[in-house]
Amino acid sequence: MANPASAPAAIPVSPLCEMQGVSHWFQLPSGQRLEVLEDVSLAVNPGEVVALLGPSGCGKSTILRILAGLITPTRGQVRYRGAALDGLAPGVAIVFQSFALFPWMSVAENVRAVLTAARLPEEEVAARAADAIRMVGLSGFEEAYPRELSGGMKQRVGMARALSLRPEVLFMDEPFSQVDALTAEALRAEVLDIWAERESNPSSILLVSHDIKEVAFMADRIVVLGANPGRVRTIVSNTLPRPRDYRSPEVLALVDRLHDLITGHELPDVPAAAAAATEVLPQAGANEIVGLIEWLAARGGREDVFRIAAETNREFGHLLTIVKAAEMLDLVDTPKRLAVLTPEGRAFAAADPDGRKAHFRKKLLELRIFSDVRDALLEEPSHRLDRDFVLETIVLRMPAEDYERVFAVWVGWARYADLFAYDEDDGTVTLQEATAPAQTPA
Ligand SMILES: Nc1ncnc2c1ncn2[C@@H]1O[C@H](COP(=O)(O)OP(=O)(O)OP(=O)(O)O)[C@@H](O)[C@H]1O
Repeated sequence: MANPASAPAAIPVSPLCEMQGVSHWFQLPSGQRLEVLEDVSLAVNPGEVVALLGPSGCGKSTILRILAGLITPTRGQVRYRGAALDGLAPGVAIVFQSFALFPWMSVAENVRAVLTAARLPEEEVAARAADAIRMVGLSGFEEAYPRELSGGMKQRVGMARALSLRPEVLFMDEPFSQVDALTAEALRAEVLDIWAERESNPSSILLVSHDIKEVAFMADRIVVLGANPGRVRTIVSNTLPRPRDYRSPEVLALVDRLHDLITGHELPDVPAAAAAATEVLPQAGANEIVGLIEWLAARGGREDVFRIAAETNREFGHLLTIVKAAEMLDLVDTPKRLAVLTPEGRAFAAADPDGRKAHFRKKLLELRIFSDVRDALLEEPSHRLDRDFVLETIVLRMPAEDYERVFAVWVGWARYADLFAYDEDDGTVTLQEATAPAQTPA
C-alpha cells in the first residue's frame, strides 16, 4: 500500500519527534553511573515508519521513552513539532511489548480506561473505543476479558488503546515479540494498513525491534544502534515499494545487508584475546553456549550466524550474544558472518562433561572478574565471601554494565564450570570442590 506521505519530499519536512545530542545515564543504587546513550540524534518525520534496531540493552526503549517524554535525558534536546518537550509528547501513544492490560477489565473497558484518563467526554469515549476496537478487528470481543484472549488478541487490545487516542505518532516497543510468528506477520500488515489509510490514523510510527525481518518489512528508515553505550551506528533508508513481501528477493537482500551491518559491528574480526580483554560478560547462559558448540559440531563446525539464528529459532540479536560469549571462551571464531569452531571448540564438543567444565574453568580464570574473586576466596580464612564483594568487582571492571544482570551471568558460568557456588539464601559465594584449596596445588 503506497503511502503518499512517505514519498521523497521536495521541501524539507520538519520532524514530529526529534532528539539531538542526547546522552543519558541512570544512577545505580551503588552510586555508579550506567551510561546508556551517548550523543544520539534522530528524528521521526511526518508520514514515515522509523525503526530502531539494535542488540539487547543498547538503549532502544530508553530512546523511545525519552521521545515520548517519559524520561528526561541527562543531556541534549528533545522536541515535538519543533517545540522543546516539557512533559509528555502531546501526539504520541505507545503500544508496549507486555500488552499492559488491566486483567479485571473487559476489552471495551480496557480501551475506555485510557480515554477516560485522557479526560474525554463520555460520548466521545464510547465512540472512539468502538471505533478503535473495530479498527483492530476485535468487534464481537468487547465484553471478553484478557484471560480469555490469545497473545495476538491481547496485543490487538493494546493497539486499540493506543489508536483510540488518535496519536500523530504511534510508538511500538517490540510489539510482536510475545506473539507467535504467524500472528506477528498478520499484525504487522494490519498496522501498516491502518497507517496507510490515514484520516484520523497515525501519521508516523516509531518501532523498536530487534527483528531484522520485521524492520525490513515495516520501516522507511532503519536506525541501526550499537551498544555500550547506545549510539547511532548508521541509518539505512528502505525505499522498497509497499506492500512488501517477506520472501521477495528485494526484502531478503535488505535483510542480508542489515545482517552484514550488524554482524560487522557486533562481531568485529578481532582476536578472541582482544575481545576478552574488554571484559564484558555477554548475557548468554552456559547451557546456551554449550548448545551452540554442539549444534556447530553436528554441522561440520561452521555456519552462517544468520542461518544458525533461523534454524535454532532464536532471535538474531540474542544469538549474536551467545556467539560472542563462545568467542570470548575461545570456542568459536567469527570470520565475516560465520561462526567457526576453533580447535579448542572441537575438543570441547568431543569432551565428556568434566572435560568441558575444565575448559570453561580455565577460560573463566583468564578473566579478572573470576580470577580476582578466586584469589580473594583463597585468601579468606573461611573461603567464603559476600556477594557484595563480587558486585564491587563487577562494578570496578565493568562500570558501564548493569551489575545485577552481569552477576546473574557470572553465577551461571561459575556454577557450570564448577568454579564457585552461590548460596541465594545467605548471599555468599564459596569455592567449588574443583577449585577448593585442598585440591589447588600451591
Ligand atoms: N530505570 C533504569 N535504571 C537503571 N538502568 C536502566 C533503567 N532502564 C533501563 N536501564 C538499563 O539501561 C540499558 C538500556 O536499556 P533499554 O531497555 O533502553 O535497552 P533496549 O535496547 O531496549 O533493550 P532490550 O532490547 O533488551 O529491551 C540496560 O542496561 C538497562 O538495564
